[in-house]
Amino acid sequence: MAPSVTEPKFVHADGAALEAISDAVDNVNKLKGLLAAAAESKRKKLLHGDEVKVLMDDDNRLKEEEKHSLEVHDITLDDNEVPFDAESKFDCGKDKTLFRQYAMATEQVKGFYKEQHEKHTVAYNLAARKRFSDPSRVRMEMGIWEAMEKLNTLIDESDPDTTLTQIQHLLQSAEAIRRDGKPRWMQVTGLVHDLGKLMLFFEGQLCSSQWDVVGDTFPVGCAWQETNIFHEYFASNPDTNDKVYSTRQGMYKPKCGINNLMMSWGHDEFLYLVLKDQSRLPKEALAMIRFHSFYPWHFGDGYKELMADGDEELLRAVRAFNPYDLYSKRDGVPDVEELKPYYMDLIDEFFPQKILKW
Ligand SMILES: O[C@H]1[C@H](O)[C@@H](O)[C@H](O)[C@@H](O)[C@H]1O
Ligand SMILES: [Fe+2]
Repeated sequence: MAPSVTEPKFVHADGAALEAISDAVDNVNKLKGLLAAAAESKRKKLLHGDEVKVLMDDDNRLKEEEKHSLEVHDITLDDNEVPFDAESKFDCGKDKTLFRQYAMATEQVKGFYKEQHEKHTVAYNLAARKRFSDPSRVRMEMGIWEAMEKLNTLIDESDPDTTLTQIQHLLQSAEAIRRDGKPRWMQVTGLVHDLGKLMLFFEGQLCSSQWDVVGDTFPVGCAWQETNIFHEYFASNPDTNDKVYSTRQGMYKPKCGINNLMMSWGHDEFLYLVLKDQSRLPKEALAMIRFHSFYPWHFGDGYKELMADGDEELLRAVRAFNPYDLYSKRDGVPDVEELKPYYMDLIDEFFPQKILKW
């Protein structure tokens, strides 16, 4: 299969930086399981010491992924279950125009997006991924409920629709999915989908601050499409003047596939990487987690030309999840202790190893 991220044509970086970035691009592609024969043989010629070790670790990870895919739940329907992609009902009386009103957003929300859009470059993204997959990184070990409890003080600075803490938002989403009779795997997806915000507790190690953890996501390495909110703030991003990254197609091949985009580093991507081989969630759930903040795609209809044949299925899953994430934000405040026993059962079912490496 061809690699999704083509070797970027760096025209203005110095030699050492070029080499470092190019190695990191290779690793990202490798992590995604996309091996191009040409890139592969070139890489083999270049490998020495540590680099070999990194690649071997990646190979082991890929083997783990294959093993995991056999264990993952396939989607089957229980008797009284509603299909995961049936239209949402819990939100039918709600005025949807009250949500995502960025024109009326606070200075905090605007300031957040200004910082995020100015700072998020390809080089930054690669460095963040490298830090995440560094084999010497000491990974925190924690169960799902404990992780949720850690978020009981976290308020998302990018979100114009809620001032509740993140544990409350997670329970609101899960409860809305449960109320609509959707499958248990989708309920647990609602419960965990924002746990990637835990990255904020590794500030300096995995992220800088809220700007590279929360907020809507977008692919880097290609033109910023207009379906991004506060699109104008990208004007001061250094990649806006890059010869390759500023083009519509950017560093990607036509129809390269949504799974093969280098998405902005944030809570979606982090949680996806953590859960993909540490859960029994079906692939639809992993898609919901990985792309739920990619509003310029699933909500704004942008980036269509980068979709591969078959990506409609991915979009359907992400769109099926979206109302439960967005329109549950004005529901009542959930009683955490009362709901805990129900959700602990779900957690045990989908995270049988109990303790996860973050
Ligand atoms: O998925 C959501 C969404 O993208 C919101 O717009 C953003 O403010 C939140 O941080 C994120 O969790
Ligand atoms: Fe989110």
